[in-house]
Amino acid sequence: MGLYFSFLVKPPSIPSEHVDAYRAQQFRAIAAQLPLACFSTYLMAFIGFFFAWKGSHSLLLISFGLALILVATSELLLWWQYLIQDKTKKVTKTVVRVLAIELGLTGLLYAFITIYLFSIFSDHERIMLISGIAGFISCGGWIFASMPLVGLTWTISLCAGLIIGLVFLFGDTYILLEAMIAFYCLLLCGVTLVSYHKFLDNLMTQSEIEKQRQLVELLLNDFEEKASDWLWETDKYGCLRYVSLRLMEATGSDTETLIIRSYPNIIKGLLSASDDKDSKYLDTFMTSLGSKKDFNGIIVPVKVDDTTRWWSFSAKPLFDNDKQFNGWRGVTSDITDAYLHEKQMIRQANSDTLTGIGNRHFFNEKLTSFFNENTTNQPCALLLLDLDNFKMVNDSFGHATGDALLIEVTNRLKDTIPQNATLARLGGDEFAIILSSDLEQSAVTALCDKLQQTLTQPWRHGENHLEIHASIGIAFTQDNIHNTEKLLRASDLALYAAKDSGRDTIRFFTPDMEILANNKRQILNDIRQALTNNEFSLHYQPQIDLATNTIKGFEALVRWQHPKRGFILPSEFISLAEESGLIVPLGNWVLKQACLDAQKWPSHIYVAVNASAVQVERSDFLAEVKKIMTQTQLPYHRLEIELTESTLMANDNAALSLLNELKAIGVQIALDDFGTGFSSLSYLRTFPLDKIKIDRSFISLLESDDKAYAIIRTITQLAQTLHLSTTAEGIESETQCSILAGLSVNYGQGYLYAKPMSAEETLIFINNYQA
Ligand SMILES: Nc1nc2c(ncn2[C@@H]2O[C@H](COP(=O)(O)O[C@H]3[C@@H](O)[C@H](n4cnc5c(=O)[nH]c(N)nc54)O[C@@H]3COP(=O)(O)O)[C@@H](O)[C@H]2O)c(=O)[nH]1
Repeated sequence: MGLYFSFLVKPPSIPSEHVDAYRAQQFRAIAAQLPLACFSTYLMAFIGFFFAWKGSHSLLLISFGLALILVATSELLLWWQYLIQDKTKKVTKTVVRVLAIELGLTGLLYAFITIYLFSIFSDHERIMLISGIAGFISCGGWIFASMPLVGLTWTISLCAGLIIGLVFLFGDTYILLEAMIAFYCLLLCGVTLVSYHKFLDNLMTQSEIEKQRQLVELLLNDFEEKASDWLWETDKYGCLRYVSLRLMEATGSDTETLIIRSYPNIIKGLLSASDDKDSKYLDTFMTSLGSKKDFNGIIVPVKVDDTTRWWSFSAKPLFDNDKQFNGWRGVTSDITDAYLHEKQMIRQANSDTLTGIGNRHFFNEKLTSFFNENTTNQPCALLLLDLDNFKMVNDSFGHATGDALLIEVTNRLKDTIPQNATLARLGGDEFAIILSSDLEQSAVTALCDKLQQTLTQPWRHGENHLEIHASIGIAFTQDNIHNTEKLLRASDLALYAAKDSGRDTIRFFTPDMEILANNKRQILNDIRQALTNNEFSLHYQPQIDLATNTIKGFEALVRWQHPKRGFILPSEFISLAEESGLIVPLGNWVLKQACLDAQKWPSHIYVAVNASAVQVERSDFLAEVKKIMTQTQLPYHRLEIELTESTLMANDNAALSLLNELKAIGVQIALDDFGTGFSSLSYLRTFPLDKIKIDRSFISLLESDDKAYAIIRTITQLAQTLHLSTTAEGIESETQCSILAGLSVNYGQGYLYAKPMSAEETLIFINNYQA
């Protein structure tokens, strides 16, 4: 009760900066209702005039009537001044007091007239009068509640006037009525105060809302000024509810132009009319608007001042109290810079910097999306194209020429492939072409032939004239291939087969390639096992001095006793070991074992060991040789290293310094298979060789082919001029032996003397041969 009382008496404290504003609002809340109150006051005055006209107390009633008209008119004047003439006119405390006095006077005059009428009315009329005046009091208390001074003055003056008048005229006759009026007065005063507090609360809430609104507006203005974004709100028809400054700037239009059109139509008008792709973006935007659901980051390209800008739209639908769709509120951002930057990044991530065509990432994405979107099982073919001897171009002519060659190849491929084909560079000298039309095997073969013909057209770069050759592997999705990895693997296998069968070749994928590849994988695993399980052994083939018919040395040839497959020749596994790098540990093992075995031979017999290009390239071959020679204690001059031209070609400078160092420590160097590769005479001049091994293919033709004879004679003469010795490989007959001896070939190797034999057999062979 105490609390309630203090609530009534103690109004909420008004912040000092709002006192004037609140007073003005309180005053205007009352002033707005003054015309109504004045109307009843005029009515009351005329009732007074009516009774004056009837006869009794005429002067008094006319005076009171005139007084009522006076105060009501002055109240109307206040209403006129503050609500009609100047709504912003300052409401001072004095004005409030004047209003309170006027209403207090009105209340007293009402009380007087009421008392007077009460005295002359019949009982029936008195009841009506009391009811009417009760209505007056409560209406006033309610109407004037926003200003307690005014409201309370009204209520108290009227009630007090009534009570005093009744007591004065009728003594204690109407004591109960007077008590009721007093009680009623207190009640109304309470109601007035509660209403006043509520009114104040409302004002404060409104002020707070206004403050928040201004703050939000300030922030939004700041946001729009600084950012490239703008807020928008439409009605349910899409028409903008307001036009922001940023929107005007962004569209280059004024408010009048923008406000009459719907927002989607404004955007539509900014699309470049001819561009179908652009309208797809708009369709997505329109569909999102149609869905009446939140959407986020829908991008639409627009044209402003002849430049394309990229706008991103995010919005939420608005619903009224009846949950009916009422429009959209959203934000549009000009994301052009970020969008173009992202596009550029994507382009960079997808394109090959050297040639400008798609890279491996682009190719993978393209193929993956083909399979993901290929619901109709549309076929496609994948062509993998690899340049033959590209490494040689790089090594011999330098990387700049290699790069220029790749650009030339790209241009030639672009000019040859069908328009709807996709070209990508997968890395190095490997290109991929995805075909989605003309997928008959004959048509694809024709295209591959055309590609090879185009590439083989002579190409001149600076001083150099080069011919480009390529191997192509092809796989079709029709080969029961339904994903990127499988298609790529199939074409890779076909490419491998093409390379394997002599280069400049085309191969279509066949399932047996997969079987071969699996075998290959199996062999590779087995080689690893074989190294740890000691399944390798060495066989030796003698090299005979043709002039003296004595053993000069033995070539070490590796053999593999496979636990399941039996005896395996090196031709079946050496290239695999090279491809996988396993040739390094295998070659080191061969070298060490050969030196250990050679230690058991007479000291004038050397051992020749084959070293593959990969072994030389991927290991510190010189260090390995030195280490093994130290471990086995075999003198350096009893070791001969056989290298092929491809080893020299692949390593060039590195090979030259290696050979110089081997030579420096006393190791002999032989060039193997001479005549089969490039047979570049410059190698004979550049590299510090000791021996040339004339390839078996020439020896086997020696008796039947004059050209083979001429070649051997030329090689021998050349070797003699360069102070190199010669070994003929693959001598199988006495005739070959005597012809070669006649041509002054120094040494001979072949089945005529012995097939490769085990280490034990070699010892017996040495003993028997000498014997
Ligand atoms: N990097 C290494 N390569 C090696 C090693 N061991 C062998 N090889 C190379 O493997 C290729 C095949 O060798 P292989 O099957 O041992 O054949 C050799 C001889 O058996 C064969 N030969 C010798 N004389 C005759 C003959 O009169 N007729 C005939 N049909 N074949 C004959 O020639 C091969 C030796 O050739 P080459 O090395 O060129 O002297 C072969 O290329 C080996 O080099 C190894 O440990 N590491």
